[in-house]
Amino acid sequence: MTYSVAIAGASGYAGGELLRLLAEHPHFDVRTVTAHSNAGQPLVAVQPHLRGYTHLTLKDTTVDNLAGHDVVFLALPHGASGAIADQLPADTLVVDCGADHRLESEADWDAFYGGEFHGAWTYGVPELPRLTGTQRDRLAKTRRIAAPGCNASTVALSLAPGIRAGVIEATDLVSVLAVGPSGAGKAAKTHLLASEILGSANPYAVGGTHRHTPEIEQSLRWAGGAEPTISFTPVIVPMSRGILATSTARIVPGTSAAAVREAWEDAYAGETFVQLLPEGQFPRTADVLGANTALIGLAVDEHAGRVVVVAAVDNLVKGTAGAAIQSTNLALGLAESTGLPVNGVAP
Ligand SMILES: NC(=O)C1=CN([C@@H]2O[C@H](COP(=O)(O)OP(=O)(O)OC[C@H]3O[C@@H](n4cnc5c(N)ncnc54)[C@H](OP(=O)(O)O)[C@@H]3O)[C@@H](O)[C@H]2O)C=CC1
Ligand SMILES: CC(=O)N[C@@H](CCC(=O)OP(=O)(O)O)C(=O)O
Repeated sequence: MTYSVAIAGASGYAGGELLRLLAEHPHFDVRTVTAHSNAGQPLVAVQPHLRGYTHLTLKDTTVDNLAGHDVVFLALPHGASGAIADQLPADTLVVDCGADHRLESEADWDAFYGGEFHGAWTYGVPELPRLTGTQRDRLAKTRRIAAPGCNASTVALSLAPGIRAGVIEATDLVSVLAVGPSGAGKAAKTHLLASEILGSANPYAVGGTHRHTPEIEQSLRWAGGAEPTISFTPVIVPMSRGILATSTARIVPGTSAAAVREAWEDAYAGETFVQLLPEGQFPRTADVLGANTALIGLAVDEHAGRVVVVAAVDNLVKGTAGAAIQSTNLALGLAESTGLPVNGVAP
């Protein structure tokens, strides 16, 4: 079976990564690619690394151009996909890589994004531990998928197992991330000029203002945290891709170190794309570049009474395009790992 695919925002980083991964997928045929300022250009003029797509030209991002495909991926700036998605047929599988359909709470949307609220779709992180049912089962029944924010899914995967198992306190969570600038997209931003970020580590959205805060807390509520509260600080570092998230949480008093580790082991046993490393080992971003893999290392800091979880993810693969395709596979009843790389690119 071959599914026809349209990608909106194909000239951007997320759209480009969708195209790179879909080229290796046996069941998808990318027929339409759209853009905004680059509409009218040959795709390879804008994405010169994607030589397999010399036959495609970027069209305008309109409902007419996107309708008529089995699957539509929207890789557009926040606020641009909601209105388009509203007009696509109900039986089309639509996957939004932006934030427009991630949050269940309109108050959170208003506080962190603003503009029209379009309501939440099924969140595209299959491995996310939930108190009731599984995220995987929810994805298998949907025609509307909200791919995650890359920082948000990395942190949620880091902490949800401990909350699900009741071994950490959900009200005292801290996460600091080293992130690559490709997370911010291709559009020029002065604070992301090479002259600003090369040779420097730059914190941003400090003090609870980052828009992924409610997205993380939403995922942790699904895992059973009654009032999850996270202090979350990203730091841009000079690597084009990658996220290294260090998250810590207070261990519920009386819980053994073995029971803490067991929570993560149980959550991710048998998972292909989320792997807990053996005790004493911690991931590097270099280990997951190009892979749809989240690697997690865990230590119990007995002195501080906290668990320390270190997670590495490629923001454009497991953080966006890979998660989107993995979720799409589930929604179409395909094997979940079809077309997705578990191995990274090194050095
Ligand atoms: N980069 C990442 O690591 C991640 C990105 N995402 C999300 O994916 C989405 C795309 O991000 P990313 O690829 O990084 O961004 P880019 O800036 O790299 O790409 C944006 C794309 O949207 C198009 N576009 C810009 N403005 C408009 C508009 N007004 N209407 C329609 N299309 C428009 C651009 O077209 P043109 O080039 O022709 O102007 C381009 O194709 C965002 O919502 C982002 O938050 C999610 C997780 C991680
Ligand atoms: C470096 C940088 O700016 N990174 C982005 C991550 C983008 C992402 O994960 O996703 P969404 O924009 O789709 O939410 C940020 O922190 O906002």
